[in-house]
Amino acid sequence: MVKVLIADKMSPKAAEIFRDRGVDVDEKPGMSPDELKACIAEYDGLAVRSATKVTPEILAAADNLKVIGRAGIGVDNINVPEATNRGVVVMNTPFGNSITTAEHAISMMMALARNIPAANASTQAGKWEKSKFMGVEVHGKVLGIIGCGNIGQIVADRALGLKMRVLGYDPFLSEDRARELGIRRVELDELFAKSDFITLHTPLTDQTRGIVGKAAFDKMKPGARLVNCARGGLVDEAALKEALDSGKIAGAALDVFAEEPAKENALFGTANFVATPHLGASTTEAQVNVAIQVAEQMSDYLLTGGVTNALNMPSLSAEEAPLLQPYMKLAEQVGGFAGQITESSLKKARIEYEGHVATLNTKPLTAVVLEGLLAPLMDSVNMVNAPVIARERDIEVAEVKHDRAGDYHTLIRLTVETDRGERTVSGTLFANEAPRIVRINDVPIEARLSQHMLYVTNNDKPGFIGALGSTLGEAGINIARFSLGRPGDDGPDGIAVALVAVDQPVGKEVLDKINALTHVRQAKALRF
Ligand SMILES: NC(=O)c1ccc[n+]([C@@H]2O[C@H](COP(=O)([O-])OP(=O)(O)OC[C@H]3O[C@@H](n4cnc5c(N)ncnc54)[C@H](O)[C@@H]3O)[C@@H](O)[C@H]2O)c1
Ligand SMILES: O=C(O)CC[C@@H](O)C(=O)O
Repeated sequence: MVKVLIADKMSPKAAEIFRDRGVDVDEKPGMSPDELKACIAEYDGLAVRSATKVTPEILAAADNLKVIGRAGIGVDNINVPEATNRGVVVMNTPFGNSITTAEHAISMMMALARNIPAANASTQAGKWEKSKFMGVEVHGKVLGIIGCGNIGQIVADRALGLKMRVLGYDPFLSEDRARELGIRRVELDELFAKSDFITLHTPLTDQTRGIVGKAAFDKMKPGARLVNCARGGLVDEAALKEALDSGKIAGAALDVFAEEPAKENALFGTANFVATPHLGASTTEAQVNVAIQVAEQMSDYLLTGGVTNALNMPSLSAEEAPLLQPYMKLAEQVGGFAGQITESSLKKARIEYEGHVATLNTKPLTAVVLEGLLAPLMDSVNMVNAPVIARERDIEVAEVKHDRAGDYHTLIRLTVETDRGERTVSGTLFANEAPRIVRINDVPIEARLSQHMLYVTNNDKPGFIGALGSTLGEAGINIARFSLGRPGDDGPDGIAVALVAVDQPVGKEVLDKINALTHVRQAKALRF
């Protein structure tokens, strides 16, 4: 039975769904890093919110971990590159808390506009400071949104409802989309210069870190107000303190901090500063949404191989997963075959899908072909990290689909280009389930692969098969199947190929003997 750990406080719905789907689940929120490290090897899946830090040390101890599910959006508490290296799929729930977070940003804006937190504290302290808390309307004011993705767009919609004028800065926002949203797309400097309120909704990246720093405050309209419900680190907190203290800006509201939990911070106690403890996603509705979604996604992956909202794997629905299953095996064999017969550095890999397979979701198949191709050449490769490794090593990967079937109703053809030229391996499925290699370079063949294989290219001369059989027999190696092929139908004297399935591994000594046989050009032992 697969086993999952819920390591952060999550709606009970998550555990309920895991159990209903037949997944064993432990709930242990609030564990220390050492406690997590000590128990993580027991689990196939780890479900977290933002408190648990999934570090390389935790991942190194996670011997059985296959999937990490983030009940939320940002995955900055998970070391995704390291998870990818280790073949662990990382998924998030990108929409479950968007409305809630957008509503929090709007609430923060309103809290700033009407001084609600300070007025509340003062009133409950028995003061009646009516004139101290003069506010501003948001009606007719300009809201500048930095980051117009899911949450930014919802904020824009709500702000338009409040009759604000909305500016958006996002390198990926098209003019057409901005028009549809009813907002004006601007450059960052214009946004700073023209906005009465500024709200941030980008992830924290190398490009966005400190995006609102001293230079930005200098460009802002005097009296502007700033909201950050995205990620700490987007706002330079020291520069913000200076801008508040100097009166350059009229207020700021942060839900997120450079260091969390923010139990101490230089901004605390600053006039016109509002803080909440990373509450953006904290509504009953959002927490139920993300808990249900994360548990369903993780169960799908662990039980059926379906992949939804993964950050390091192509998507694959739970319905598609069983259809792709036999092709996964074929993809692994085609890739593995090409990888084992390739001896010099890979430059290009072209993966062609022909006939029935071309109608399916081929992205996961490409990942598996690459895994098979790279696995003989390097350690620790898996379908999650294979596309990344190929990219890092400058291997150009092309995926081509031909809807029309050729000689076979379905075919995967892998052509690899190396310094020494091209090699091609093609495979099909017999009866829609049994993988067969049907061509190696220009040689048609029909071979079922098994764990131990011998691949021989030889001069097509009488006596070769007998000599090979005797050599294997003398070494106590039993032949299970023997497949032969030669290019075209032009008779003997050319090159031929033999793919021999054997019941025992062919060691180096035997391989040397085979390579020394008359007519053998090259023999290789392959493993699948
Ligand atoms: N406070 C909370 O509890 C809470 C809750 C949910 C999400 N969040 C955070 O909110 C952020 C946004 O979430 P989302 O769902 O809208 O994400 P999203 O991916 O849909 O949108 C992010 C947008 O930022 C844009 N962007 C990227 N780099 C940019 C740059 N340099 N300048 C301007 N825009 C840039 C992207 O193009 C994208 O449109 C995430 O970082 C997420 O972690 C916080
Ligand atoms: O889980 C939370 O409370 C915060 C989630 C939020 O930061 C997110 O990125 O989705």
